[in-house]
Amino acid sequence: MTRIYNTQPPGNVLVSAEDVAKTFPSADGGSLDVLDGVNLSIREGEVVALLGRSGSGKSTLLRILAGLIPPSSGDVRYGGVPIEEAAPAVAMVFQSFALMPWLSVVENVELGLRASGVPRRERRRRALEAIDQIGLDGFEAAYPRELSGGMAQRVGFARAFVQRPDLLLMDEPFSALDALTGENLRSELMSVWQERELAGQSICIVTHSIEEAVQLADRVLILGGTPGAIQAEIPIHIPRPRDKRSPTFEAAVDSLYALLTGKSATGPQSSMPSPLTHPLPAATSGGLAGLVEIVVAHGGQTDLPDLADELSFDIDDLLPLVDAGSMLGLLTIDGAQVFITDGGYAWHWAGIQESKSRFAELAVTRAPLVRTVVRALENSDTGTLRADFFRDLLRRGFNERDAERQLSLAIDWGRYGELFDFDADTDELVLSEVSAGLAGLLDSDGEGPAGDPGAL
Ligand SMILES: Nc1ncnc2c1ncn2[C@@H]1O[C@H](COP(=O)(O)OP(=O)(O)OP(=O)(O)O)[C@@H](O)[C@H]1O
Repeated sequence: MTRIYNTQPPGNVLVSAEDVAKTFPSADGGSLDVLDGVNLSIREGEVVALLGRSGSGKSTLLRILAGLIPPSSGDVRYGGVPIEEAAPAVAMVFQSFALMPWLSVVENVELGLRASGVPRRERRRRALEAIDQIGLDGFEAAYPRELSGGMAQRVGFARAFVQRPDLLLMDEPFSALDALTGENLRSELMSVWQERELAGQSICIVTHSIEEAVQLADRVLILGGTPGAIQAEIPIHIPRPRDKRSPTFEAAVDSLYALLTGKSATGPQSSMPSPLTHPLPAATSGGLAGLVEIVVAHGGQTDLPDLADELSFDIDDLLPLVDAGSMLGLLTIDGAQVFITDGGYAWHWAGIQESKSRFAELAVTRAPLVRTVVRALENSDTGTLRADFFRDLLRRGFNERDAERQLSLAIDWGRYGELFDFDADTDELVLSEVSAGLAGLLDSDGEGPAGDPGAL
């Protein structure tokens, strides 16, 4: 694990995870290792952000910390007591609000208290207090369908606050809201939390937004790798309220960007890359062309956080595009800076047909799944194969949804490079004429991460 600064926050350890692993059954009947070797602790009164890319296991880890699901192995303790023996005082806030549609606002807020046997009058008093605290007064009798997303999430917060938890666990609570509403609610949450800080309450928030992590957290833990583990721990020593335009805020954002891009799952690295170890980043050929265009327009070099800001993207939008560019050798990354390579310029300036054939060549040599598909089609008598053939292979390393996503990305890349097509009527992948001309590349070792075609 990378520890950028080594400062232990004050306060007693409230919850700790030691060597935690989690494995789920995978779609093909095998197993999917989602977390392995996770070690962390959350202290009284601190705000910890769990930052990572989509699928890195953030929500799974949060659910383990909440005691909602058990780890496959490892030890989770709450106040030093194993979680299965402890009664953790935790409350959760979900991205989807998770309100009961048939209950009014106040009834939704009271729900958790009812389950823990708090008497009726006390329940109502505490619920009204929490509703007031989060700016919902006047809406006590409203039903969820009458509320905007921002108001619905306020109910989510009130329902959590009312339980007076020691630990508030939040799973991307702002990501279903529009940017302005999210921003507003985020700062209100922090002012409410600061008022309650003396009570020693802790927050653990899952996010894929770097800015959100820097805005909220005392410590940011980066979850990454396959299976996921904590790869870095970065304390954020910026006084609150935090100003996004301050140099210290920007420096923290920059260093997190550098860490996340530096830990890209793609790019020229380990030996024996295969479609399972080097998945296609979630970027379409069109999106990638757009990114290259923008970086060229910035003089061939740009700062990723600035670019994300400029485009109103967050990390989940931007990084897969950067990863795809880096996998294909069109871009390189140094810290938080992204640069166009010579190959990137050549692709950008080429005419349509030439840019397609350059893309085809790069995809076959550097993108393991594209290479595997072309190679398999080349080896089929008819140049066609059922898509299920690839789905079955992909399910060995991905769950159902991610396997399908990988296949559609490969189809998008293959179609753009005119390597192969997909016939939805027959559910078959069909080799194009062009890829026959790339047969030589398949026989060589290639230059990029797809050096070894590595069957799935
Ligand atoms: N109950 C489950 N059964 C099988 N697989 C699961 C289960 N829960 C999660 N997974 C898989 O575990 C992996 C990690 O999922 P998780 O939701 O924890 O990631 P995440 O980092 O929170 O992603 P996102 O940001 O997209 O929500 C994914 O591949 C997911 O499909």
